[in-house]
Amino acid sequence: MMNTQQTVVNVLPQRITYEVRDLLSRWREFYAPPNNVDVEKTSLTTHELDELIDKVHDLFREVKEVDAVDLLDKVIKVQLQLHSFQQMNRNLKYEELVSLDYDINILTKIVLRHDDKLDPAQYIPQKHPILLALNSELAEKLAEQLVFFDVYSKIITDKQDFIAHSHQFIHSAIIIDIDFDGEGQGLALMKSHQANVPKIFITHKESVSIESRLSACHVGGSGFYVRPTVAQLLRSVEQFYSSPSLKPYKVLIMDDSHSQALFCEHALNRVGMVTYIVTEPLTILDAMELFEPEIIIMDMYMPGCTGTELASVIRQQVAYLRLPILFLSGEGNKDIQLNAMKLGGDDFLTKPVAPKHLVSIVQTRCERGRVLNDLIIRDSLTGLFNHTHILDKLKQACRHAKEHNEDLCFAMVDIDLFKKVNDSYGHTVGDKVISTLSLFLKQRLRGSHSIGRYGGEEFAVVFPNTEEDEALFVMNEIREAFNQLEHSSEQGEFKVSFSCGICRFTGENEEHIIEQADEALYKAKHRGRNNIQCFQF
Ligand SMILES: Nc1nc2c(ncn2[C@@H]2O[C@H](COP(=O)(O)OP(=O)(O)OP(=O)(O)O)[C@@H](O)[C@H]2O)c(=O)[nH]1
Repeated sequence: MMNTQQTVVNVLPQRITYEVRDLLSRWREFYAPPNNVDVEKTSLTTHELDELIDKVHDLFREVKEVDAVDLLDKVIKVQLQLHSFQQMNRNLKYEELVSLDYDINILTKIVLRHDDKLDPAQYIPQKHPILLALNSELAEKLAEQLVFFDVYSKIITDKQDFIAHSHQFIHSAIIIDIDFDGEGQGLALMKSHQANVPKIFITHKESVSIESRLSACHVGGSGFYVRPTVAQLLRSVEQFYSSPSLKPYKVLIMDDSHSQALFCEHALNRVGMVTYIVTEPLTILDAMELFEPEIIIMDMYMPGCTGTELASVIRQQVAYLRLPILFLSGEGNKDIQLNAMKLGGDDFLTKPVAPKHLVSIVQTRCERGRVLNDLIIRDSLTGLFNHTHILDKLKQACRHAKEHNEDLCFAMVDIDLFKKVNDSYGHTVGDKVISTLSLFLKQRLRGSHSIGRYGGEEFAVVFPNTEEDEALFVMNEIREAFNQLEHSSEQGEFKVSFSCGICRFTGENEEHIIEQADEALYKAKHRGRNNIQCFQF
């Protein structure tokens, strides 16, 4: 729980960095991440588990005191995992340890952004490999291209190799030929495969029977490709990494009664939701801006104003028109309840409410909210933010950078000679190049960066809290790797490059930074394309 009256802390206090550093170093003593998939299973002793729980609990207490919602989400996630391990009262499985390792690394990464004394390289979370049970030529080609997306894969040579790997080591997905290692053997192997991971089937034959397709569905196949190209399989991989985010729902609780607010908070925290309590109605707009809730639970009667009045004020802001507001009150009068709904509420729950009921309504509302929100803010071809939303993100980032005196960079990316791609290989292939670049950007940029499709073959990236050198370095790495990627078409394979213009924020409004990034992009095109220019002030 955080309170709006608390000071906003941009830079995490040093003690949090120490706590995280300490947690990480203890964790590393208990568990070393594998450099490759061929490692032995391991476990944690009860004593080690208890120690980690204590450390994370201390960290939780510290983080709760400051405005670091992002970090708090991650701490809670680690805490929930550790508690569930404790309750299991058995040796942990390898994949459980890897999963905990992943969450601890994510948590650490957030802190590292604020602390340049640690070397992030050694803590980059490992992605689990994709098992490739395909004929060797396709597997090698795919594995080679996956590297450019930062995705690790393991080529499986035969049935025994598959059994050994799939049983022993955690993997994020499987791409398998239905006839891998013998007619129908790929399908048969999947029948006995227990892990609940996405499975993509392919066949190298000209056509496939409906029976095979049905069998693939039966064993949990999430895709079926007939003689796929490498590019098609690359795109199928996207879904493994861009599955609906597991980010916890963010619930703002507006209640002048602290004990009532705590009751809600407890119920919601237990199922992994992140909460933010506001007890002073007049501070709610500040709290909303800071916390960016996905739903508000609102009391009806508070000192100074009623819940319905507050809901009306919230609804006056266009940005909050879609935000669900759930009234929770002892008010039993149906007319008053209906009036509250008319004035901006989405649901009305009467106290006392069962925690299960509250959780279920909040979950449903948030779930639907995310689906609707995605439709509104995302581009349908690429899944990136659309033009309007990336501009909103830039605007927000400029405001934030100004208020907190932080660095900010903005990059405009434009595919080179794209007209030629369309003219030579067709519009559909052109569209595929656009989606491949968007996947590339998503895979290689950090969660804190906002990526949007700015126009047809133009993209924009907002780099909060990033210096120009770093933005340039990251974009250059992406540019070089993207230029090595092979795209396929009926006429054969081809490569594409992009140019990019970067501008750092100097305190002016977002229109300036866009203009200047665009100018830098223009310069990059003039310097022969396939290069990046920073705006020279
Ligand atoms: N396939 C496809 N093409 C698009 C899309 N949006 C824009 N385009 C095409 O992208 C091409 C952009 O061409 P230009 O702006 O002339 O630039 P260019 O050929 O990329 O050359 P430079 O930018 O100078 O390197 C046009 O032919 C547009 O029709 C899209 O969504 N899909």
